This record gives sequence, structure tokens and C-alpha cells, in this order.
Amino acid sequence: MSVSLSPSSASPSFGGLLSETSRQRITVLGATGSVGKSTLDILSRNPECFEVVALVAHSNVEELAAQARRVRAQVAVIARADLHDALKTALAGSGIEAAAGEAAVLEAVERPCDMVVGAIVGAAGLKPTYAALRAGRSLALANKECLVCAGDLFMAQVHATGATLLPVDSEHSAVFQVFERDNADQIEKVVLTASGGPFRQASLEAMASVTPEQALKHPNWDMGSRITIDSATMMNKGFEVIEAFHLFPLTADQLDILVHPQSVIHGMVQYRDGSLLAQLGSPDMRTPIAHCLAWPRRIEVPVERLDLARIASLSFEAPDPVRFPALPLARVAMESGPVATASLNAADEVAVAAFLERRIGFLDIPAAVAAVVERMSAGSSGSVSSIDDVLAVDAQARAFCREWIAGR
Ligand SMILES: NC(=O)C1=CN([C@@H]2O[C@H](COP(=O)(O)OP(=O)(O)OC[C@H]3O[C@@H](n4cnc5c(N)ncnc54)[C@H](OP(=O)(O)O)[C@@H]3O)[C@@H](O)[C@H]2O)C=CC1
Ligand SMILES: CC(=O)[C@@H](O)[C@H](O)COP(=O)(O)O
Ligand SMILES: [Mn+2]
Repeated sequence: MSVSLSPSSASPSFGGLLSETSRQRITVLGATGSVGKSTLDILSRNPECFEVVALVAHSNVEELAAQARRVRAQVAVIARADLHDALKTALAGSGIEAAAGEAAVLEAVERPCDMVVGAIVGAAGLKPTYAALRAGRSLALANKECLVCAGDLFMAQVHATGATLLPVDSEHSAVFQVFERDNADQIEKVVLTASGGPFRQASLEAMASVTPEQALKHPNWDMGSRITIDSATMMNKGFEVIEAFHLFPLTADQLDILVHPQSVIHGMVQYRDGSLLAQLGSPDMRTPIAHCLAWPRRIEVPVERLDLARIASLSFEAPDPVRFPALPLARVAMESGPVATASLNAADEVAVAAFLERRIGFLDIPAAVAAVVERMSAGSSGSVSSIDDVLAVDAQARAFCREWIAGR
């Protein structure tokens, strides 16, 4: 079963998720990040429902070891091979296995489990997340870059193995929750809401001189630095359109973005009879994460309940493609194909890192990405047929972006 939302979408093996007899076995990729920590919060509050197979991180040994002890994971894996000894020391006496290096990450996702949570940031998540699908695992996907870079390959793998793919991203979780599987052909459009980020009302002139500290102040969500900067440029919303295009059976022009500064409504589906169904919730990722972990059931999550009388009003605006050029850029890349979208992500990763290191300005981020996507698209046949092909595109686009930055 996949997220492609066919009428018979319930997986028999997954239907008993929270059965009294067996706990669901969960592996978390990117356990020490923002989504990873929210996931661990749910897992550790529900030990009767879940047991943890593997936790994977990149370099945060102390947090990884503490998490592994807290949820009594089978194995903790640190992607940086040079940190193996540090992890062994941190786990000494716990009985928890300590592993390190890229091969160990891939080995961890192949260990028997019921669901892998894909919460590594960026293209670094491509191989391990894809390996989880190849092993036939159910996947709760936060790492949207997988679908931006390699959506066709990921969805083909989902269909080939019959794996379950559930969206963690709040807007896609919202859409999934109000998407009537039996009426997929009655949908007019899907609306992804956008906070507009910290510069929603800023002029281009003002945005030219904003600092990383200002850009890292998201109005509603507490997230990792890369996605927070992507929210500020609205590249995040561009990525989310591409993500939705792969997840749901929709055409590009059925995907709308609506700026909604309160981030209370996360996504909506409009049907041909005029009904507009929406999912609302406090801006706390534990709700969409729990939705995946418990699906098709629901579990208790201690997030703040919405007090709509106190909120009193919700507001909406059309997105501005002039001040936020990442929006049209992502759409053009999506129409162009996988070389363009993998380049879009790669260049954005490099440009965001350069902005955070104060080597380029905020508006240079979309400018660099546009230049790289155009250069990559000009010199390519446009097709990719494996994750290695995607990673080759990614490497080339990164090199072009570094060149663009150096030439400024
Ligand atoms: N944060 C949010 O609310 C949301 C996030 N997402 C998506 O979820 C993903 C994670 O975001 P977020 O949690 O904010 O990111 P963070 O930066 O907070 O965390 C990233 C995680 O990935 C790990 N990691 C990085 N590189 C590697 C690698 N090479 N191998 C293994 N692990 C690695 C990090 O480990 P370490 O700590 O050791 O460096 C960390 O655990 C992103 O794709 C983002 O777009 C989607 C919707 C909402
Ligand atoms: C929590 C989540 O899903 C993020 O992707 C969030 O949507 C980012 O906020 P923006 O709406 O500002 O991009
Ligand atoms: Mn989102």
C-alpha cells in the first residue's frame, strides 16, 4: 500500500498497529534533530505501543546515546565513522550496540522493523531512506528532499514493494487526513498553507540585508536551521509543492499555496461540490508524527489544544512570487524534471549554508539556486534512473553553486 491513496489503501499488516499483543518496532533516521526529538518524545511516552530498533544520527554522540538509553534501542548508529569510539564510550554498560559509518547506517535500516521515520536533513537522507523502502519498510517521511530530488524513484519503489509511505510534513499530513480516497477524482485542488516566514511583510530592499539571526526566527515553528531558512525564502513551500506532486495523484495546477500567518490550518482539499476540507492543529510536529506512528489509529499526544475563541481570527494572503522568487523557481524546476529538482535542492543546501556562514546575502540564496538550476538544466539529458544518478547531479550542482558563490 502506498500513499497514492487508492480506495483500498488500508494495509492488513499495518491495521493492527497498536494491538495489545505486539509493540510496533520503529527505527528513526535523524533521531537527534528537531523531528527526531519530537518522534522520540512520542515513542518514550508510549512504551506499551512502540519499541525502538535503531536510532541514527550524524555527529551528536551525546544526544544519540542519551536517547538510546532512554528508549532502550537495540542499536545506535552514528554516521561519522570517526565517532565510533566516542559512541561506544557513551553507551558503555548499557547493553546497546554502538555502530558507526555509512555502511552501518544502511545496515540499520535493513534490520527488521515495522516503520522507519525518515528525518535526516537534506540529500544526505537519500540513500538510507531509499534503502528503507527497498527493504519494504513502512516509511514515515519527513525528509522532503528525498521527493524533491528523487520523487519518481521513491514512488516507483513504493509501488514496486507495496510499502506504506506516510507524510510527516505538516501540510502533507493535513492533506492526507482530509483526502477522501474514494473521491480522489472529485478533487479540484489541494491547498498547502505557508506561514510566510519572518519576512512575510518585508520589502526586497529590507530582505537584502537581513542577518542569519533574523532569518532563523520562524514565527510559529521550532525547526532545524536549514528548513527554517527555507521557510524564510519560501523555498520550503516550493519544495512542498514538489513533494505533494509526488505524494498525491494531482497535476501541478491543482496545487495551490496560501499564506496563512498563524499556521493553524495546515492543508486543505477542495472538492467539486464546493466543500473545502481542512486539518487544523497547534504548530507542533508531534501531531503529524504521531499520526504516522499510530496510523490508521490515533494516540494521545500532549500538544496544546487549539482555543479558537482565543485565537479569534485566522488570516490569509496570496503568496508574492516577486519577493519570494523561490516559489516560481521550484515550479519551473518541477516542470523541467528530476535534474532540475535535484539541482534545486543541492544548490539550496550550499547557498543556505553560505548564508548562515555570512558568505552571501539572503537574496543571494534564490539567485544562486536559479543560476545553478539553469546551468544544470542546459547541459543535461534530463533523465535519472538511480539514486547514484541523482547523487551525481547533486554533486555537480553543488560544485556549480560553490563556483557561483566564489564568483560574486
Ligand atoms: N523540523 C520540522 O519541524 C520539520 C522538518 N521537516 C523535514 O525533516 C527533515 C529533518 O528536519 P529537522 O529535524 O528540522 O533537521 P535538524 O537539522 O534538526 O536535524 C537533522 C538530523 O539529521 C541528522 N543528519 C544530518 N546529516 C546526516 C547524515 N549524513 N547521516 C545521518 N544523519 C544525519 C542530524 O544528526 P546530528 O544531530 O548528529 O547532526 C539530525 O539528527 C528535513 O528534511 C526537513 O525538511 C519537515 C517538516 C517539519
Ligand atoms: C512544520 C512544517 O511542516 C514546516 O514545513 C513548516 O510548514 C514551515 O513553515 P512555513 O509554512 O513557513 O514554510
Ligand atoms: Mn511543512
